[in-house]
Amino acid sequence: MEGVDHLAHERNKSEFDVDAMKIVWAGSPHAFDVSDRISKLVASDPGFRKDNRSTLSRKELFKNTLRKAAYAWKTIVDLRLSEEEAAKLRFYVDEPAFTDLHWGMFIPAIKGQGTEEQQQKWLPLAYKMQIIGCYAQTELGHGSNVQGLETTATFDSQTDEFIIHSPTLTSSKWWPGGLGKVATHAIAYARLIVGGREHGVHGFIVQLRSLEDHSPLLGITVGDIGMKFGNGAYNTMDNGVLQFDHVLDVYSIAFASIAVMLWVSQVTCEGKYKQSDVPRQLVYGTMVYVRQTIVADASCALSRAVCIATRYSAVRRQFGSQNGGPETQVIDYKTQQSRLFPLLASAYAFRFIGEWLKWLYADVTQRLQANDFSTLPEAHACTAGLKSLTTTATADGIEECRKLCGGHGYLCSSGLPELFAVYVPACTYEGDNTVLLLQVARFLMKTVSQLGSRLSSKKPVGTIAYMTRVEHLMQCRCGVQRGFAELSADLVEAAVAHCQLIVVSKFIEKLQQEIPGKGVKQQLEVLCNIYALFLLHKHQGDFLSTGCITPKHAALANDELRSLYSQVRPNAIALVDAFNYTDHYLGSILGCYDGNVYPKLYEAAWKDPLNESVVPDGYHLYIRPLLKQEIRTARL
Ligand SMILES: CC(C)(COP(=O)(O)OP(=O)(O)OC[C@H]1O[C@@H](n2cnc3c(N)ncnc32)[C@H](O)[C@@H]1OP(=O)(O)O)[C@@H](O)C(=O)NCCC(=O)NCCSC(=O)/C=C/CCCCCCCCCCCCC(=O)O
Ligand SMILES: Cc1cc2nc3c(=O)[nH]c(=O)nc-3n(C[C@H](O)[C@H](O)[C@H](O)COP(=O)(O)OP(=O)(O)OC[C@H]3O[C@@H](n4cnc5c(N)ncnc54)[C@H](O)[C@@H]3O)c2cc1C
Repeated sequence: MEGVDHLAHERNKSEFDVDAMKIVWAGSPHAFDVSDRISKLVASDPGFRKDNRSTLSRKELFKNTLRKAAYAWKTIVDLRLSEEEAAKLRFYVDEPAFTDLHWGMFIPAIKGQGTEEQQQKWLPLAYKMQIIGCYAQTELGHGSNVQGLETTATFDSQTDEFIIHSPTLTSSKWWPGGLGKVATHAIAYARLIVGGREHGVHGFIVQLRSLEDHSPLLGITVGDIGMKFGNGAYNTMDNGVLQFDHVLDVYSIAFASIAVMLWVSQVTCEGKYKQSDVPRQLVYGTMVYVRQTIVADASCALSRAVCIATRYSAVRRQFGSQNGGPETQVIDYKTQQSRLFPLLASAYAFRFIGEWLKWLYADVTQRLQANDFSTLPEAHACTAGLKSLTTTATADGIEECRKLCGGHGYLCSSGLPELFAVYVPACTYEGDNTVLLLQVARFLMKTVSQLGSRLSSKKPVGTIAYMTRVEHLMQCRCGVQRGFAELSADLVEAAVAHCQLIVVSKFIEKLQQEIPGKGVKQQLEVLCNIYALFLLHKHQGDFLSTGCITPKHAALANDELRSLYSQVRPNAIALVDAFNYTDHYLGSILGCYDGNVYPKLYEAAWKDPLNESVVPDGYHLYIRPLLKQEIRTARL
């Protein structure tokens, strides 16, 4: 029945202050206020409805996305929302769109790598959406290998201009989001050539389309690369293909013939290339920035899936009826708990590692401005490794949540298929996860000698076990006199172990902070222990081989896990309520707040276009002749 909370009995079991946990999850009272207010604003506005997406064609879907993006912008302007509120609004609209790349990459790239002069020229236009940008780095032939990009940018000292060109088919830009049909400008990455000499890959701001009639400019061939995984999902995004035919460009992002660059290079009016004494990898700065945002995004995506699966696991009953009594809630089965609760713990773990990574990125950015590059290697390794670890775990976790919901998890109305289809490219974009782990492995090879010293420092026992595991995995590999390439598969395992160590240790550090609210810290301690012991159980071979734990320890850890699952059980619904997601944002009948699942599933089925007629299109043409066929078959 509408209005009845079918999960009230579950919510009454909670042993902690849910409102206080909502603040912890949001990050601060202010952050909670903004999220709560904006998510409800979006949920209450029919202009942002999304329950019809699975019934639209690609063109209808895309046009609807443009409508929503324009409507969101009008809402932002009319309500005079702040930058923070505007970002939250676009987040809760929950639709991959060109705005992700405009706000998530194009603007950060100009802020992070542009000169003062370039920022003054481009940022006001971008902030007012008087230009729409994308990040055009990947090409048909190269994505992971940035130094293999083929697009060229040749400096013409006669005209003080750069000529951008796609010399081969494989140099066509391919994948950039927003490029296919919307972006008016791109930050295009190309090999700089000055005076016949090549100076590696740099970024250039290039106008693609007319601001008058949106037609591609002279020398620009641009379009969409076609349908992607899933039906709705990422097909709301126009990932594009772009070819340059000797395009004149006067706005290099890394170069300005007059402005003195803070830390990148410049080309003087006389056509001289001046390389500053900064790491060339600063040109990758935008990728590092986005990777750290992707870690926070992982906690959002995983928490959505876990919220759906947890609420439905409490609603769903199957088997176990005693004397005609109610069947057992599937959330009470130990197998369901052993699959679901580590994902719940991971969602919280990724939330806190995302907070720490945001601090690390801000710290390294501040240091860079003082020409202090000392923490750049660690920042690169952490953002690359944690992006890889959290996106892999989240993609796998969303799929596990679909399976935890049985058959109904496969319905679009569960919200899980769409969430999975939208999320999984995160394992590839912003750096293929294996390629990024190889970067971490390379970092570990260089610093493995320091791991030992870090072992001796005063660390909680759990962290010591994880540190010993990484050191052991590295020494087993480094001790073998073979090349990096030969050992790369093993070294990637050590890289994963290193990233898991970081997540566990930062979760423990989070618990050392002041955390207000009755029972809140205790719940987080349970979740932290579940995360750490679940991984120890999953990788117990590694831990046993270090000698750091014995088989008896491993067995005790497993017993403790079961006990921890029992401690979480009465609080599970409250722990997912703490995410404070509206039913609109969850987009899931199985995960609806009131748990009134079956009537909503049944009602939703009849709304499918296929049920607009009792007799389906095609019956008279194909089925009736079949049923009425007069073919005499001896066998029948
Ligand atoms: C790193 C590579 C793999 C290799 O680079 P290479 O140049 O060859 O270097 P190496 O030889 O390997 O190493 C040399 C040394 O350099 C060091 N190094 C390497 N990289 C870095 C770095 N980044 N920083 C610092 N140091 C670095 C390395 O350690 C070596 O050091 P040493 O010599 O050992 O000491 C490189 O090729 C690479 O990075 N490849 C991956 C390519 C990639 O990631 N491409 C991504 C393209 S963009 C993309 O995919 C975009 C996707 C968009 C999807 C949507 C994302 C969401 C957007 C945000 C969400 C919405 C926000 C909306 C907000 C709002 O609405 O308001
Ligand atoms: C949805 C989506 C959105 C995107 N948006 C953008 C965007 O806005 N802008 C942009 O510029 N790009 C974008 N991209 C492109 C994305 O950044 C690249 O696809 C990504 O970096 C992976 O590169 P690749 O495709 O070349 O993969 P490849 O490197 O070709 O990977 C193929 C396989 O080779 C393996 N491999 C590659 N190199 C090595 C190695 N050295 N050692 C071991 N294994 C290796 C990989 O692990 C993988 O298994 C997007 C991609 C997707 C899917």
